[in-house]
Amino acid sequence: MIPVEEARERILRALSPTAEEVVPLPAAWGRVLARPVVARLRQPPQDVSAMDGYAVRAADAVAGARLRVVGTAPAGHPFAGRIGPGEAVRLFTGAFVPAGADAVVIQEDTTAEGEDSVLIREPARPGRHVRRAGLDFATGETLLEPGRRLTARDVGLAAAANHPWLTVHRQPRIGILATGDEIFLPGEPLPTGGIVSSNSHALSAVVRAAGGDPLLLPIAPDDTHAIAAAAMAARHCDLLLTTGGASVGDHDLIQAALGPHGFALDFWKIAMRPGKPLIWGRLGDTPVLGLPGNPVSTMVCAVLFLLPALARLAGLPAGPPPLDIALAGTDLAANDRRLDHLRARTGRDASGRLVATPFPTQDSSMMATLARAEALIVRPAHAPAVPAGAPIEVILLERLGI
Ligand SMILES: Nc1nc2c(c(=O)[nH]1)N[C@H]1C(S)=C(S)[C@@H](COP(=O)(O)OP(=O)(O)OC[C@H]3O[C@@H](n4cnc5c(N)ncnc54)[C@H](O)[C@@H]3O)O[C@H]1N2
Ligand code: MOO
Repeated sequence: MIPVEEARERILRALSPTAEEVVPLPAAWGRVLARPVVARLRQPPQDVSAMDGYAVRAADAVAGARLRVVGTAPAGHPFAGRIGPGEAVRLFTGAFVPAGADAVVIQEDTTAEGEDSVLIREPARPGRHVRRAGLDFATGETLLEPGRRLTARDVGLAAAANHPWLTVHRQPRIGILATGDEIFLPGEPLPTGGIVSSNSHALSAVVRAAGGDPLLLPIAPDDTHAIAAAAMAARHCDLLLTTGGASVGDHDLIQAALGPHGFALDFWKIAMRPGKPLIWGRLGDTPVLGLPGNPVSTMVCAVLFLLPALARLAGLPAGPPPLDIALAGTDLAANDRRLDHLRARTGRDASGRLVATPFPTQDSSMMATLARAEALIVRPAHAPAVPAGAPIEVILLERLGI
C-alpha cells in the first residue's frame, strides 16, 4: 500500500494537458484557456464621458458661466471639432470627449438655454466624469493567462478586447467502463442478483463537473475477453476509468484482463479508506485509473485522484482537494494506518464555527449517506482519538462541484 500523496503525485506526473483547439467566444465559457488573451485594442479607446451632460474646459465652466453649445456627441458619433474658450459640447454617457475639453458637467448641474447655450450651475473640475483612454486596459496588455477556467467575466473581457475566438484545451475525453456480472445500467431489466450501476453515472457526472467529456462504455461482465475488448475500444480516450474488479477476489479481473494487451501497472493499493484497491497504470498510450467497485470508494477515489487528474488533463493547476478546518461534532476514535475519509454532515455552532459530524455507519456501499454528506472528515494515518469540539480537517464536497 502506498500513501495517498505519493499515489496522486504519480498519477499527475504521468498526465499532461490535452492539445489546444480554437473555439468561438460563445463556446468558451467553462473551457480552460491555452493561450493568453492579449488586448487587441485600448479600452476605452479615447477619453469618454461617464455621464450625460456637457464636455467643457474646466477653466471656463465656473458657477454661473454661460457656454456656447457648439455641437452634440451621442455615444458612437464623436464630435469632430475642438472645443474653444467659452464653448461646450452636449454629450451622453460613453461618448468620446472632444478635443480641447477636459471635464464633463452633468446635465443636472446645468440649465439648457435654447439649443445653443447652457448655464453652468456647479463648477467643473478637470478630469471630472471623464474615463481616460486606456483606463481599463492598454493595447497589447495580457488580460488572461493560460491555465484558467474561463468565467463569464473572462468571456466578457475577451470580447471587450475584441477576440471572437479563443484557444483553449480540448475537453479531456474520459472512458468509463463498469465491470461485473451483477451490474446493469439504470432502467435495464434487473435479474435476481443484479445491481444497478451507480458508478457509471456518478463518474460521468464528476467528469462533467470538471469540464471533461465522459464516454460511457457498455458494461463488461466478469470475463477477461469482454473487459479487454471494452477497454481497447476506449484507447483514444485521454483517460480510461474502470470500476469494480480491482480487488483480490477470483472475479476481480481488471489487471488479468488488460495484462495480455500490454497493460503496464504503476501501482495497486493505497493506504486509504475507502478505496484501498485503486489501480494506476497505462494501456498502451492510455492512462488507466482502476477504481474499486464499492460506490462510495469509487467516489472518494474520484475526489482524491480523479478530480486532480482531470484538472491536469484540462490544463489547470492540479493538486489535492482543498482542506478546511472544522470542529469534530462527536468524539472520533483513533485511526489505523489507512488515511480515512468519514462521510459527515456539516453545520455551525453558536459562534458560527464549522462543525462536522460523521454519520454513525460508514459503509462503502452507502450511496444515500454519501449523497447527504456535505463533507469528508479526513483522518490521517495513526491519528489519535480526538474529543468532540477538537479541530479536524474536512473536504467540503459542495466546493468541488460534485
Ligand atoms: N479479501 C478481500 N476482499 C476485499 C478486499 C480485500 O482487500 N481483501 N478489499 C475490499 C475493498 S476495500 C473494496 S473497496 C472492494 C473493491 O473491490 P472491487 O473493486 O474488486 O469491486 P467488486 O468486487 O467488483 O465490487 C465491490 C462492490 O461494489 C459493487 N459494484 C461494483 N461495480 C459497481 C457499480 N458500477 N455500481 C454500483 N456498485 C458496484 C459490487 O456489486 C460489490 O458489491 O473489495 C473488498 N473486498
Ligand atoms: O477501501 Mo474499500 O474501498 O473499504 O470499501
